[in-house]
Formats: sequence, C-alpha cells, structure tokens
Amino acid sequence: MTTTTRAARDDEHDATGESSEIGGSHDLSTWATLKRGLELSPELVKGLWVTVALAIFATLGKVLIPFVVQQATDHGILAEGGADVDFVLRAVLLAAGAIIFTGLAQYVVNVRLFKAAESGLATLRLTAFRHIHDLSVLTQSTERRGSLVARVTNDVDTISMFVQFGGIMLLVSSAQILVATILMVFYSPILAGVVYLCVIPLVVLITKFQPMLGRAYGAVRVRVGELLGAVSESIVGAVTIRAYGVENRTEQRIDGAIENHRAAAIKAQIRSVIAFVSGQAFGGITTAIVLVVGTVLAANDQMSLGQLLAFLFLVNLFTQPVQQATEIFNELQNAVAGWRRVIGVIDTPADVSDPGEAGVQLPRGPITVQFEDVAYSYPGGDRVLQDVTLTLEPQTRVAVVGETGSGKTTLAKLLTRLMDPSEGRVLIDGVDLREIAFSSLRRRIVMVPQEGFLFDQSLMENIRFGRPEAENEDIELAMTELGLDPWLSGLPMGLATQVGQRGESLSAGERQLVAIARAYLADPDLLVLDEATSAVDPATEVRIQRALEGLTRGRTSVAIAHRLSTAEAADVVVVVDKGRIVAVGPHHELVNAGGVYTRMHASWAVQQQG
Ligand SMILES: Nc1ncnc2c1ncn2[C@@H]1O[C@H](COP(=O)(O)OP(=O)(O)OP(=O)(O)O)[C@@H](O)[C@H]1O
Repeated sequence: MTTTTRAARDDEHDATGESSEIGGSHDLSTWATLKRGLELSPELVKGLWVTVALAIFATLGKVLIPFVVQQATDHGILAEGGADVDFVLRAVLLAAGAIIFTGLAQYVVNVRLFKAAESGLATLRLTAFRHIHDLSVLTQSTERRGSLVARVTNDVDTISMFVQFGGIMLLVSSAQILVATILMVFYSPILAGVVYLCVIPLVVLITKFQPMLGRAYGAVRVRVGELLGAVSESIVGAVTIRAYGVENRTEQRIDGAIENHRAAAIKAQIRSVIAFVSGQAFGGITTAIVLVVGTVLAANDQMSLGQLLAFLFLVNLFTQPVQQATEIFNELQNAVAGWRRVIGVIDTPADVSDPGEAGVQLPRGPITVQFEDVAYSYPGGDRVLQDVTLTLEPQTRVAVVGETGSGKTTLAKLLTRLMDPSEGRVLIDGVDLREIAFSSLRRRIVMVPQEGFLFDQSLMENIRFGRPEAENEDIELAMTELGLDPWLSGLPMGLATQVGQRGESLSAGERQLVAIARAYLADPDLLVLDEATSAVDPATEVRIQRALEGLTRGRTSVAIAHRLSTAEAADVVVVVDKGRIVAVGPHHELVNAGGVYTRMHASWAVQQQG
C-alpha cells in the first residue's frame, strides 16, 4: 500500500474529529490492547497456525526462483561439457509447477485472512454495538454519541485494514525473511552475515523515524478534525450564518482549516517519502556490498557464479519486507489505536444493567409508582434531585411542573430507568425498578419524548416500532381510536406516506402524533410524557390533545408539563423546585395555596392573555 492511500485512510479514519475517550482503556499498553482485542475477536486467531504454515509454503515459491537460477547456471549453462539445455528446461518446468502450487497457497492464505478478519471484526462490532445499547443515556449523552458511532465504524475499520493488509504483509514478510535467511546461510554464511550487518542501520533508522512519522500523521488527523468541525458547523449553522451576515468569518475559518490541513499533510507526506527512499537506498547499498564481497568470494572459489546470482535475488527478497516494516508498523499503530477506542467502549461498565432472566416479570394491570427518598446527581455534579418521596396512585393523570432546570426530566428518566437513582429507590407496584427484567419493564412503561425519533420509513412502519409484532389492522385501528383518521386522509398516501430522514417531511405537530400513536400501540400501563414545547397550529393542537386523551385513558400517566393547561386537566400536580418536591395535589387546591405553583400559574395566565 502506498503512503498516499495510507494518508487518505488516516484522514477518513478521523473524519469524526473525535478525541474524547470513554472508559479507561486508553491507558492500556500495546500488548495488553492486542491481547484484549484478540480475546474479543477469537476468530482472528482461530486456525492461524494453518494460515502461517501456508504462508511459509507460499513463500517457498518466491525463493524457488533464485534456487532455480543457481541450479540452471551452475549445472545447466556452466555444466561440464557444455550447456545442458534439457536440464535448464526441466528445472524451469519444475519451478513453474511449484510456483502454481505456491500461488494457490498464497490465494488460500489471503482468503483465510480476509475471512478471519471480517468474522472477527463483525463480532467486535456486534459486541461494541450491543454494549452501547446497555450504556445509559447518560454515558451516551450529547457530544459522545458521535464518537460512539465512530468507534463501531471507523475505528473497527482501521483494525480491519491492519488485519487484512498489514496482517498479510506481516505474515508474508516474516515468512519471506525467514526462508530467504535460511537459503542465504545455506549458500554463504559470510554473505548472509554481511546482509544482516547492513540491516542494522536501517532498523535504527526505522525505530527513530517511526515516532516522527506517527506524530506527523497524528497532526494531520487533528487538522482533519478541525476542518470537518468547521465545515459541519458552517453547514448546520447555515441559516444563522446567513441571518447574521457572518459568511466572511465562517469562510476565513474554513480557509484557515484547509490551509493548516494542507501544510500538515505535505509535512507528513515528505516524511513518508524520506522513509521510503531510505528503504530503497538501503536495498541498493546492500546489493552493491553483496556484489563486491560475493565477487571476492567467487574469485576465491568460495562461491559459484550461480550461487552469487541466486544470492542477489535473495537479497532483494530479504530487503523488500524490511523496507515495508515502516508501513506495517504504521498500520499496526493505527490498528492498536482503533482497538483501544473500541475496547474503551466495550469495557465501560453498563451503569444501568438488565437483571435479565433473574429479573422480576410484572403482571399487566394498573400501576402504582413510588419514589422513596430518591436523590440524584449527574457524575461529577451537584444534587439535582433530593428527598423525593412520592406515591402515584394507579390510573391517575399526573402533571409534573417546575421552572426550567428544576429536575423534571431527571425525574422522568429515573422513572423509566434510563438512569438509576444515586440514593433511594423507585418502585412500581412495590418492586424496585432495578429488579425488574428489561423485557417486562419496557412493556409496561413507555416514554413519549418531546421529539420522538422517526426512521426514514413509512408512517406505518414508524408506528409499528411501538409493537413490532402488530398487524397493519392493529395500527389502522389504533389510528381510528385516537381520532387520527381525518389527519391520515389528508396525507398523500395515508399510512404509507414516507416520513423522510428523521421525519423531516412531517411537521413538528405531526411528528408528535406519530409518537403518540406509537405509544398507544405499545399499550403500556404507565406512560411518561415529556410534553413538547414547540408551538403547533390550533387544528393540530386539538388533534394532539384528543389523541393524548385517548392515550392516557385508563393508564397511570406522568406528564412533564410545559403548558399549565396540562396541569389544570391533570388529577394530580407535582411541583418540583430546585430538585425538591414542594407541593402535590390537584390544580384547584394548589393554584390558590400561594406557593411556587400559584406564581407559575399566574405568570402563565398573563402570558396566555398576552
Ligand atoms: N446530562 C446531564 N449532565 C449534567 N447535568 C445535567 C444533565 N442533564 C441535566 N442536568 C442538570 O440537571 C438539572 C435538572 O435538569 P432537568 O433536565 O431535569 O430539568 P428540567 O426541569 O427538565 O428542565 P427543562 O424544563 O428546561 O427541561 C439542571 O440543572 C441541569 O443543568
């Protein structure tokens, strides 16, 4: 592989520009990383010895050429009593046959390595991907999500590159060096010694050069990250940039990033070329020295002409892989870095773990919710919830209200077990959430987020996410029960309408309707609703309210209410203030009690009038 392709791949690898690490695995040594990496992908080493044996056999084909040259020269061309053409022909035919066999072996080696690499890395991707789903939303939050995606894609790709190409080169090169050495020693131990003496300066050079090259490519990756950051920000923020007329500033930033990337890439390429040229020069110098020493040996009858010719071929076979060592080490370095990042994900303990088979399976039916002395603090942060003790009776409609940042969403995340409390317990029907099997928990509790995620499929398929085994008729019935038929008939293709990426071809209100329908189809016993804040047109608003009526009827529901009209309609209002529950009761009791709720409601009422 050329240095250019490697550089291009390096760029691609860091296309995410991510630098943060999850877990502590970035401290792992190279050996520990390789060991853990191979443990996680056992397919990589399964049957490796067969591949190694085949690689050695395949290399014999290459070594055969110098051997045949020597035999043909010494016993054919220079045969006593004149050139023996028959002998040369036989030797060549034999060699051709052997080369076909060894070529086949080479093919098998490549196929075996590709298969092992792909299976091993598929296992690694799966393990990492599954584990990401076990990590709580907290670990996956905000900027880390992008880097998590990179770890199951780009980082695994760097490993794949090494295992497939670097791995093959490493195997073939080692076998080539080994077999060439044996034959060189067989022909002339003195010349073999000369070749090994010549290797020493190159090895020293490679060891010195390698870290420099690594740093240079590292710098390119940083620049690529900056460049992508600048470009993506300018695209995502295009509207704001245009609105404030700051195109110039954005362009300057991108121009600067492109220039920095260009300079870093050229620097790295020049270092690569120096490494490559040094390797070539080493090959040439070694051949020259061998030629001089060999001629002296041949003149003293310590070597035949055929042996000297064969030796020159062998020197080439020997120096070629040594020259490639820099490249192989680069591949290895990249792969180890990739492995480290993937292992970082896999070895991050899941903070919300599924009790699995041993977990409690709760029977269906109305749900009672209890919070017992619950406190919560985000890692490294202060308490955002404390002393939360609360009982919610079955089939009540609860509205949680509070100022922004008071802890409402945190409360909802604890109730749906997206996170576990730092202190205290959350119970449903008297059972600690931590003891309930995920399968049972997810059937009984459903959260309707502010912006439910929509997949690039039809409306029907998006709603089916609520209950994957649901028939089309169930979905149609659900829509009718929620009063959504008039809306559907207004859409170009009804339930078959495609929603576009992330539901971009639907309005914000329509996306909420899909989220509601999805939850209705799931038919949970406890609903946790994060009320959307986005304003929608009055007709859609009425539709949403009606659908929500249908969704919450007969279930226990907890809504994080941003509109106090929701609180007015609820059976119970829970008022959260600075992480504590300060009032619980129906709207009519709280609204005149003179507390936080009274103030909130008064200012909301003024806003409504305005
Ligand atoms: N992932 C997080 N990491 C650290 N702190 C967080 C995180 N999420 C929320 N917080 C903090 O926890 C506190 C409570 O946040 P929460 O989102 O529960 O409030 P909220 O009442 O739902 O607010 P809003 O009405 O604005 O959605 C806030 O001070 C917030 O800054």
